[in-house]
Amino acid sequence: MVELEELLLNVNGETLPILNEDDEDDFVPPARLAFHTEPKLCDFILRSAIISVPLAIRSSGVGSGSGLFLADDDKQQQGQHHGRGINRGREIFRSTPLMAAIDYGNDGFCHHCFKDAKAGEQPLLKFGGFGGAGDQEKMEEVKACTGCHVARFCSKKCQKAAWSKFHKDECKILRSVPRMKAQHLLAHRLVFWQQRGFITTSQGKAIDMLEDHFNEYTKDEERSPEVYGIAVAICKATGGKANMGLVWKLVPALRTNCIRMRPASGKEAVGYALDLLSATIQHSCHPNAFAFFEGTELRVRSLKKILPGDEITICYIDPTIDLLQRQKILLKRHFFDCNCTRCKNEYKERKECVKTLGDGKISTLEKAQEQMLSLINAASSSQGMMSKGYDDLGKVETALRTIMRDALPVSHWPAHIEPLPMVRQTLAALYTSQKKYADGLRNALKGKLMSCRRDGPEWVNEMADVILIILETGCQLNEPSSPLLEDRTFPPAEDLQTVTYGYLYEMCREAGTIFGGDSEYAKAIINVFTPMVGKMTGDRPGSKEFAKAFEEAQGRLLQWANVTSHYALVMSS
Ligand SMILES: C[S@@+](CC[C@H](N)C(=O)[O-])C[C@H]1O[C@@H](n2cnc3c(N)ncnc32)[C@H](O)[C@@H]1O
Repeated sequence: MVELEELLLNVNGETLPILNEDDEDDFVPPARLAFHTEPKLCDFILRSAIISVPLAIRSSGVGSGSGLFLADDDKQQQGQHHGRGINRGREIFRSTPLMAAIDYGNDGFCHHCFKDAKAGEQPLLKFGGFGGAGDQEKMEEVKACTGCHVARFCSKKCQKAAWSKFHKDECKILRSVPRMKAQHLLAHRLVFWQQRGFITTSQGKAIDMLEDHFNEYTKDEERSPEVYGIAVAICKATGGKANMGLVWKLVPALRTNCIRMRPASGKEAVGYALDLLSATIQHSCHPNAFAFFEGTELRVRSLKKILPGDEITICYIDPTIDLLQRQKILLKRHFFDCNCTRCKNEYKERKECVKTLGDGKISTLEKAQEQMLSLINAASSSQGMMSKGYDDLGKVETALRTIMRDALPVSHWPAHIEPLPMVRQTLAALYTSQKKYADGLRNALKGKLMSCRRDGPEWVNEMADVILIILETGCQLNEPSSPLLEDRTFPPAEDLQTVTYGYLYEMCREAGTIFGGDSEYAKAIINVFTPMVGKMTGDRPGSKEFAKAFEEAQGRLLQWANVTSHYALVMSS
């Protein structure tokens, strides 16, 4: 057998196999049948998960192929509680995906149990220093495999289990291609599992029927060599035993169907998983469901009321990204123009915005958004700080204002249009890390409260960051030399404390609803909140008296931060 390393060449900084042009013309994939045309297979897929509500796989109403629906046609279900649909914050299903892999660079994660050794460094868990967080299970440091130096494990037990399940097949390819994308590694795993007989006939059939966008990928000049190269590398790794055509189709199929592994505590994906049931769910930018991972388990929960017969949708990408960037990403990764109500409404709003405030061109707005993103990326990177002097955050804010004014000269950039809220939240973290607490807090409040989000998983994550900044700033008021004490307009420590309790209370409620009271994340937040409230002497959150005190304290804080009361958080009754 020719050694894999001998066949590798460098493409775009990644080591990839040499492309053999003859092979390219040979393979024509068979026409694809949609899942919903195969009722037995749909039953099998539905049984692969622990389903909490009746579901059905049918012809999708939002895009091509199949989609997942809340069932409405089963007589046995009539009269049961789901007969009238399901409310917001309800579990739809949970499952252990067929396979999952962590992406390169997420060094804290164990590649077997997916626990995050760096979780203790996350802002939320730092709350312990202020109020007594719950007991977070201490994890050993994750250690890299001495063979590939890529896969990491939290214990010998995890390393052994991973070795026998998948890593003995993957160690070698990871040595050659250490930054191999998680979806590509999963394609490699699947081929080896198929050869070892680990994949059942029904699983194999479902995988064969996945949407793969094979034709779109092979026509794409940029991605076609990458996809083909990965397929060649996988075939070579099997010693030529795998069928090249099937592997070639599998690579884009996994890119299309693997779900982002998003832990409850963050919006960034740490890896990808192949889960047969979630692979039937269609995308919407204003979805009625969302997915997150708790260890190795995938959980899908409702974000709004879903009626019997409604199609279930999730957002395939980070939903906080603005319209124009979202559309670009979806077209590139999934080959469709999103036509959801959010996209339609936002398009109208952006059009109106450039017409009344700018030169009428959407492309001007898009260019400014790209410039703002590069600016904040540069400000967050040590390279940008060194070469552009962006450690002076005042310089970054001036550059930001110039970009916004050039794009929309007639008036201010609307505060809710991304990436401005995200940029402000990032500036808040950067200012706070430089101990410029007042600038940090102002940006945190503006970025958080002036964004469009009023609830949901991202709202909870962002609220955790804001509370942390308020707490850090509040601590400074105990320092006699703090410049905050010289600012006569700065609200008193009691106001900061009241606002913190109010925000924490709302975050607890939303985290419990959205992630579920049994999720580790919601439990961690509640474990922070409970002892803090236990120490309170005055009115407690949840009472009318507290709500009034909160409204007044938040009012003073927002006035100081120059945020109009329209954006204030209203406590739920
Ligand atoms: C994970 S699959 C979803 C299930 C797929 N429809 C099927 O029949 O197997 C993802 C693919 O579904 C299609 N899709 C998902 N959401 C869509 C939408 N909102 N509009 C158009 N096509 C969509 C795209 O082809 C996308 O790449």
